[in-house]
Amino acid sequence: MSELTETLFETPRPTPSGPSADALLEGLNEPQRAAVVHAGAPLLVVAGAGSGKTRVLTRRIAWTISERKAHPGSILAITFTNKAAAEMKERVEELVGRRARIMWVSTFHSACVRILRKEIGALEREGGTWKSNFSIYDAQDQKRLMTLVVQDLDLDPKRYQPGALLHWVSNHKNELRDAEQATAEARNKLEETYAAAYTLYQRRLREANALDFDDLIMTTVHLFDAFPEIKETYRRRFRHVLVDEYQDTNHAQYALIHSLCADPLEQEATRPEGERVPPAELMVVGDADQSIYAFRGANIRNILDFEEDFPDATTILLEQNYRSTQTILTAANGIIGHNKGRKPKRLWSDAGDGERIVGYVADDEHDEARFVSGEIDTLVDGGAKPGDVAVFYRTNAQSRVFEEIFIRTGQPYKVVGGVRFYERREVRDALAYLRMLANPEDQVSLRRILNTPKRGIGDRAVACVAAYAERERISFWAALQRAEEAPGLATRSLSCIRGFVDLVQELQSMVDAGERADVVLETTLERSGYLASLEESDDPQDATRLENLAELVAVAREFAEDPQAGPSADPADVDAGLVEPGLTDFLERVALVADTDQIPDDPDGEDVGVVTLMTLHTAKGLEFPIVFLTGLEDGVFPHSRALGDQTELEEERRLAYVGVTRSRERLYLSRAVVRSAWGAPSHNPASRFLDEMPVDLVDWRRTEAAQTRWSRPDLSGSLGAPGGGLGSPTASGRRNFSAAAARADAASKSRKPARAIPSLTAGDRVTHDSFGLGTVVSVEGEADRAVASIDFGSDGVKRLLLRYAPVEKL
Ligand SMILES: Nc1ncnc2c1ncn2[C@@H]1O[C@H](COP(=O)(O)OP(=O)(O)OP(=O)(O)O)[C@@H](O)[C@H]1O
Ligand SMILES: [Mg+2]
Repeated sequence: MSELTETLFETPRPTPSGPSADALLEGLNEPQRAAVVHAGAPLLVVAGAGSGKTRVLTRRIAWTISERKAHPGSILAITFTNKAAAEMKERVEELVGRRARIMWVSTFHSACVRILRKEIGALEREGGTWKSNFSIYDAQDQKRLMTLVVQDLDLDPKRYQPGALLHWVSNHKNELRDAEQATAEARNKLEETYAAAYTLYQRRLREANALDFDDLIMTTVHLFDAFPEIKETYRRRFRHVLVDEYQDTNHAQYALIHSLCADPLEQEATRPEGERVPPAELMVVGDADQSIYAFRGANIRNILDFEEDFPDATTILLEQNYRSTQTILTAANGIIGHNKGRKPKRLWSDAGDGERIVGYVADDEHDEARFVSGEIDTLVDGGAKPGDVAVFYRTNAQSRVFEEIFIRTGQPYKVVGGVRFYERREVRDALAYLRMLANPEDQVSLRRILNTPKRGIGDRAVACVAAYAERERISFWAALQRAEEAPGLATRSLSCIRGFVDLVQELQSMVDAGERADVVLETTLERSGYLASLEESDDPQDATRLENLAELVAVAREFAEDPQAGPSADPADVDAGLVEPGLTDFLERVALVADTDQIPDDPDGEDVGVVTLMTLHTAKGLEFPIVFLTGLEDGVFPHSRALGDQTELEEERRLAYVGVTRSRERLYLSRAVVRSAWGAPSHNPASRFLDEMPVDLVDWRRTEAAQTRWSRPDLSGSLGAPGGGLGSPTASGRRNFSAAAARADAASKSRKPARAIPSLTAGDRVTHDSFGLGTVVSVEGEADRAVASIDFGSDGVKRLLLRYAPVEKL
């Protein structure tokens, strides 16, 4: 017997002391009970946040197993995250016992992987090449593959960016349109080219026996369509299908549910009556106001059209909210009420008004973090547990200031759904560049970035250089500089290595000149091509990476301007002049932060939990007694991208609704008057969402008028007169990190040449602070970008970026 039939026909072990029906319905209101016990027709539960949708779905599973005697193996429940799946499974097991373990509670992706591992062989027999041990390609793998496709098709990578192509392909897959269909539907040259890329990308995936994330769903749907007998197996198996967060399903996911649960006409026609399998019982729960994944193809219509898609559907509305105080609900309703074309809801709570919402206008992001941290201390002193508190922000990069203050104050915290700031790949890459510049013998850092971004120095070349270094007993860096002597190196690799060595020497000339850490960092990111590689990408993850790098530049800039600021400088050292804001000091500072970062979750073993930091997107479905919603500025939240776009603005508003409704008892709202990004402070107006809540709900601890607007004297110089550019498109546009203009703008403000750039031509005699006398061999580029090759005799020929090199013409 196969594993599948085994689980299907295994008799559930009797549970003598199963829960009573009363126990399963306990703590539910009337409509909630109705949803739990409903049998038969497809069921839609639509309701606002915190009305018990997830609780009802969980109880219904337990009820179905316990009271309706359904086999646990006949249950398929879909959640939005793996974490939510684990929690739901645990809860059902608590209610009905361990036999519940064999039910499928998972995300769409995990469920499809399970099905495909078992069934994809059918496609193989049909001439496809996927085997059941297929790999799953993540965003990075996809990017690499699409880059190769662009090369193979001889396309201009500037015009056909892999990220943009992948986005297009993903949209097609979410709509279940395969490459053939995309090709047939192409209406112009551009679309034909995109379709050709899709076709080749798909062929390469097959050759690699790999599927990307979107394929997992699309392939399962196609498999069910192509092999009715396979679909039949799963239709017979899954008698109860339940989907949480239905508002965020895309078309492919909808089709999958439909194919498992709709009444199939073909079956009616081809099978004798006795053999017909009645459709599975379907329950979906959701809230159109919480749809926040349109950028991943989520289609709000799935929930709005449910009654049309499943004609005999029953709909149950839940109106009582059990999570939040009335004050919090009124604020949430005030915000979401500004979205057009939604069905109004009457969400109410009998938890009473509770505490007023607390508002705080901070001078800058540090002041905001200090406020949050101070307030948490007060709350904990008053008896709250750190685990009761969550801090939300719009983008991952915003976590950094909170992390730093928590590290400094010793407040244990965890970042959910994201890596801690200093552990993020792009931040580590950037720091590896700096470490390598400060110390070229740092082989680990050097090798980390040697081919990052890709610059044609492959593993083979690295191995040759490493072997040569070993043989000659010289450092890896020294070996790189003498790469032409390394045996076995291909000419192409050699020239790539030469380019890299030139780059490093150029950048080192800045460090030698004592240039500020932020300037070194920004120049490095730019000249190494690291920024460009992220900017050219259309992968939303790379946009996040850019934001994180902007954040790192801001850290370095702050350090350069005020070494006392930040988490670990000892003011005594600074006063004694011991801390010089050079690159090495900056790296040391960062290393300390990253090290103390390793705070255990629960140091004392007491079950008080830790403060949770997360983005608003990750907060979906969760709840906390105390919530801090930070960065409420137009251009931050709502995100700058959404400011001119009604549809995107409405999605941001739904995100605000999600954020506010996570809170059970206390809600804090904060914004910063000035916020730094790419080292350039931007002044964003208050988030419009603040104005959308009734004013009397918020108790403003501090308002903008009550404070000095320009707390840092250096800011006025870079932003113009105080108040200049308030809320102007440029100010908020600075949040848009992908805009090269904004970066250049920021860069021009933070970088000042160390000295006047000497105007040199070949043959000029110069003197260099470290290398001494030299003769100019050649000069490339002009003005800021001028690079001179200078022969320093026994020190060899160096390529120097004249803007920073301590070189004087004789
Ligand atoms: N009838 C009830 N009596 C008491 N508490 C309830 C009841 N129904 C739900 N709750 C509680 O209310 C809170 C919100 O419930 P739940 O998370 O299921 O809501 P939801 O509708 O899924 O919210 P969201 O839209 O945010 O996903 C939970 O703490 C839950 O235990
Ligand atoms: Mg829920």
